[in-house]
Amino acid sequence: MLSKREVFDGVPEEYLSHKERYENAIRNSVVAFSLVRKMQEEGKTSINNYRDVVGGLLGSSVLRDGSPLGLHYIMFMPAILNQANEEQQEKWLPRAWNCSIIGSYAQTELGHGTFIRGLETTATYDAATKQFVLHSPTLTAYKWWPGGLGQTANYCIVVAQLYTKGQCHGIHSFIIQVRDEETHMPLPGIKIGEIGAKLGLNAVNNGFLGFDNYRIPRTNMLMKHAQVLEDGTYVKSRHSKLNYGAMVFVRVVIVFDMVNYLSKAVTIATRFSAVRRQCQLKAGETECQILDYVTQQHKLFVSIAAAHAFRITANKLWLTFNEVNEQLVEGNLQRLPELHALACCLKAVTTADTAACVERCRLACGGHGYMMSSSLPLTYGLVTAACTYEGENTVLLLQTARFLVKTYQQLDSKALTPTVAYLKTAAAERFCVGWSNTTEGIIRGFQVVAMRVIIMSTFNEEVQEMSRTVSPQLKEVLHQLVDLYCTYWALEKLSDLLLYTPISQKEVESLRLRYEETLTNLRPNAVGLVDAFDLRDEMLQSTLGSYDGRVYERLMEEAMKSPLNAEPMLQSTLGSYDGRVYERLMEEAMKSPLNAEPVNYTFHKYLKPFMQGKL
Ligand SMILES: CCCCCCCC/C=C\CCCCCCCCC/C=C/C(=O)SCCNC(=O)CCNC(=O)[C@H](O)C(C)(C)COP(=O)(O)OP(=O)(O)OC[C@H]1O[C@@H](n2cnc3c(N)ncnc32)[C@H](O)[C@@H]1OP(=O)(O)O
Ligand SMILES: Cc1cc2nc3c(=O)[nH]c(=O)nc-3n(C[C@H](O)[C@H](O)[C@H](O)COP(=O)(O)OP(=O)(O)OC[C@H]3O[C@@H](n4cnc5c(N)ncnc54)[C@H](O)[C@@H]3O)c2cc1C
Repeated sequence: MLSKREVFDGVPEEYLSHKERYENAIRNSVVAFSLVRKMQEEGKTSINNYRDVVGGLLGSSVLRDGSPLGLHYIMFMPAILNQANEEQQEKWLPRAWNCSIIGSYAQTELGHGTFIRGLETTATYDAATKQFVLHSPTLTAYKWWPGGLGQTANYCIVVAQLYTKGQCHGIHSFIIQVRDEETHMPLPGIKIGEIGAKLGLNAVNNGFLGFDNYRIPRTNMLMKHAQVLEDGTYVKSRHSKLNYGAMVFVRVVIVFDMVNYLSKAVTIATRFSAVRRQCQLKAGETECQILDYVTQQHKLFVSIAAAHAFRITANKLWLTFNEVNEQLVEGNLQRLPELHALACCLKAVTTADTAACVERCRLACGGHGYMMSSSLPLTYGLVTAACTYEGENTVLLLQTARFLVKTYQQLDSKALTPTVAYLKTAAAERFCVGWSNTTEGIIRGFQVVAMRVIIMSTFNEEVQEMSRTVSPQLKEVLHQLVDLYCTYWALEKLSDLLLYTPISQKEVESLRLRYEETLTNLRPNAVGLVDAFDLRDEMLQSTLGSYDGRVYERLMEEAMKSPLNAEPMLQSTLGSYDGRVYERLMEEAMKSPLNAEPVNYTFHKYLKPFMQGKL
């Protein structure tokens, strides 16, 4: 078993080279995911605990900037479960579960990410040899972004345009071996490497992949929904979008991921705000905790409420996802459009709000929030990526809008599915005759707004659920969070409420007062509320947010770890004596050190022993 920190002991990740970061990521990942494999071997597996374990690992201090093995669990295996037939699952799943093969998911190309019907990679069926020929006709057809593909994965789910008997049948998924299982060398006809440094997630080893008339067996097309028979006959799927299932699954789990990151960031910022004293409320007094400023409460408390709202919403979405998938298995596709719209909406809303809230948490911590050692910049880099991957947010919200407009158009002719049933009630003119500054009144106002501008609101079910299951004391605090969240967004979206509801100026003024009262009411419980997230210091990895409050000592301890403080002079590529800065940057960009050799040495040192079950 590898020791906890065998490599680069004591040197924080920020000071490692690109290549050292990769080695660190592989070493930590094989140690961490050996745990996941052990759960599988001991039969302690279910999709739920895998979701929590893998999600917890990916957001933990061990894999703090992602993992080259993340896509194996998050998309490669779910794609096999969702799109492979039974025979294919029997062949591939056992090897994927015990990690004797490591997979990725390659859909996006250099030229296309959103418009997946425009993907250029082709898979052309050759009936004479019963094979598909994979080809990248242009540079823009190269797969670009798949996590782990740079130097780590040896298999991959590839999404390509399927051609048989001269006809194109649109995009389908294929399982493809890209590297030799013994030597890890790229197979003939495969061009593969990593795409280089990014804003964040620099441990994920995102790669590129090009095919040069690369042949695979017919049975490597994932055939749960559509098939190609040996003679090349195409058998189409019951529903053209069943092939999109892997994306729906990931959008659902991303909502859980946002809960983890938002809870972390607001814990760090709130605890720091209780420690940090700055300025006096009255001359001569001792400096006050910055948490006592209403402006600081305005910045932070809505994030505490949002973390709870997103957690409840994520659990509700997960239940819906499982309900709909059980119906799909029975051939009932009725709620598939609703699930797709819901997953699109909640992935977009929770990622956008979390990115905004994490940045606000950083800004609320002054200069110390800008330190990498605070963990806030790293967290921002992780969550802002989620606004783009798994469907760019704008595009996903447009999908939701499309579903809601269609629902509205069929309001009187079609039974409404659960998450949009409120539209029927909100449609009745009498629905919002008055305005009340209560939680229910605000939600009703948003439902009317949603009705009028067809925007979904999803909060009311969780409030009822909550009042059945908590103690009176906790219920009071949670209701304060609900009140805060509602009054915050009512004030943020005041223009809509003024346009579409009869709210009066007087009621707006009392709403503002109610908001500030709620901030004051929550202040005594603010630190307790973030402590309740129960995030250990090892998870937070933050000089600002540690439980013991020793902020300044930790900041200094971390600063002294910088190699710059270890020696008086430092050679830097940017400050090289010859001044060839731009030429050097271009040379580096064109040949990332990880691409310098076909097989990175970490394969033989860590990955191969892990995949052979020897770790
Ligand atoms: C087994 C082990 C389990 C382990 C579990 C581990 C869990 C870990 C837990 C937590 C950790 C979480 C960590 C998260 C990290 C995630 C990392 C992800 C890395 C990133 C990967 C990627 O980015 S993969 C690539 C993603 N790409 C996209 O999302 C592309 C976006 N574009 C699209 O989806 C489509 O182009 C679009 C929907 C925009 C349009 O499609 P199109 O075919 O053009 O359709 P259109 O003509 O617009 O018609 C729309 C029509 O189709 C219906 N529809 C569309 N999509 C779907 C769908 N997905 N499902 C169902 N239906 C769909 C839509 O409703 C319309 O229907 P009608 O209106 O015509 O009825
Ligand atoms: C960190 C990270 C990891 C990733 N991992 C993977 C992976 O493992 N596998 C994989 O296959 N992909 C992966 N991706 C790729 C990701 O799925 C795409 O980046 C995403 O789908 C967006 O596509 P694009 O980048 O081509 O942007 P485009 O689709 O070109 O969109 C660019 C911009 O154009 C606008 N736009 C585009 N279409 C529309 C429209 N219809 N209406 C309005 N505006 C529009 C939007 O503003 C959008 O931001 C990853 C991306 C990131 C950032």
